[in-house]
Amino acid sequence: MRVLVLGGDGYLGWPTALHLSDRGHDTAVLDNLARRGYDRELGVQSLVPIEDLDTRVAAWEEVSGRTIPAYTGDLLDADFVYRVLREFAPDAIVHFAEQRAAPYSMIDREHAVYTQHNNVVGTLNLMYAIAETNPDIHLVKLGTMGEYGTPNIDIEEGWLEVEHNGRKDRMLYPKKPGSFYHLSKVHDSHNLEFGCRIWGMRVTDLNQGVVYGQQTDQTVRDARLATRFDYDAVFGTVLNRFVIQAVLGEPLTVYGAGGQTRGFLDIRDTVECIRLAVENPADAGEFRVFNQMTESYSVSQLAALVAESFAGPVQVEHLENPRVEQAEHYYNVKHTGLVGLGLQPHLLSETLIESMFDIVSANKDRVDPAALLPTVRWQGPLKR
Ligand SMILES: O=c1ccn([C@@H]2O[C@H](COP(=O)(O)OP(=O)(O)O[C@H]3O[C@H](CS(=O)(=O)O)[C@@H](O)[C@H](O)[C@H]3O)[C@@H](O)[C@H]2O)c(=O)[nH]1
Repeated sequence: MRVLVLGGDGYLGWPTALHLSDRGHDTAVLDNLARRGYDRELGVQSLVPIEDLDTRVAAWEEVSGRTIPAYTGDLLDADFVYRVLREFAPDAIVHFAEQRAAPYSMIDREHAVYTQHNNVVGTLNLMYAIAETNPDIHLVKLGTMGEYGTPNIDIEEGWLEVEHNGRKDRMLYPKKPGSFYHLSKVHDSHNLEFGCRIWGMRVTDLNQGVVYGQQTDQTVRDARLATRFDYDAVFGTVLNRFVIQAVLGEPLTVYGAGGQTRGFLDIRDTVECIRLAVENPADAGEFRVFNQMTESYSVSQLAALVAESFAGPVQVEHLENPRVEQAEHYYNVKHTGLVGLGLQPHLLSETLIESMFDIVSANKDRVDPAALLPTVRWQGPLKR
């Protein structure tokens, strides 16, 4: 298949492009390089050095003999999006090209507006470009488990059978997201479901949990193929941060009592889930939703797991939670769709955590310890 990966220079977009290319798909990437710009804005850098996109693509060609054309541009530039779709003529589009950090979206008004404008309008331009160039293109869109929040009922895969006053309907599962970023994905889901229902688009919305890990079967083939590994309190995700804190001898920063529970998955499962979704397209008119996670853990359980796996002493510190989220809650998620397509999850084992310790040790001099502490507060702008 011909697959275009939007956001193909990012933490997950780049390894996904490599995985698809390695599996024989004609893969191209499109990226506006915004993720590298956030590093400059925040004064931080990936723990593992990463090459620029041209070098990455050239390295992959050297290692695999396969080419990955790269388009540099922005989904907010509709003409550019139409042009790339006409030129590359994809069968499927994988869409990672959004601002993906909850804390970044909560810095202030400007960052909240940027996040929602960038994500929602970019996706809307893409929907029109697909509808007007080739409505048969299957869009595989990265959503988030955070769209659901933490409701006190079981979380289904996107849809809920509702019975109300004696009548029944199948409705989009109700959403209770926890940041302006997560809200942007909710808005996208609504726009995309509309596109399926009204225009007959074919869409898979992947509600992904928190990803951990940094290496895939393809990225390890050459140092120039490495993907980024974020440790800072804005873009770093919780398990990656805990591993890095353990190696540095810094306390693990559990926010609040640590009872908040999330769905998690290994980066190797991310790339495989995308492949499975691409190779098994949604039907025309179908808004198909998969919950892309393999296990649930509370933040305290994760901290304990990292402390157990690390050879040296590990201190766990409970910081006042900078976010507004439920400290204790019910969490029971259905996630059978991708397993039904053949996913064989890599569950969180000590082996993987140990390999992450080695990656961190090799690069620990690149860490700015000040960037480990959270500075963005959810209640920041409220007058009290
Ligand atoms: O040092 C830390 C960092 C985080 N947390 C806690 O860990 C949980 C997860 O935080 P996170 O920063 O790892 O993940 P999150 O902000 O939810 O966002 C990440 O995970 C989302 C999936 S989910 O969490 O919404 O399912 C994706 O959509 C986002 O793109 C990705 O950045 C939160 O309850 C947070 O309070 C800590 O206790 N200590």
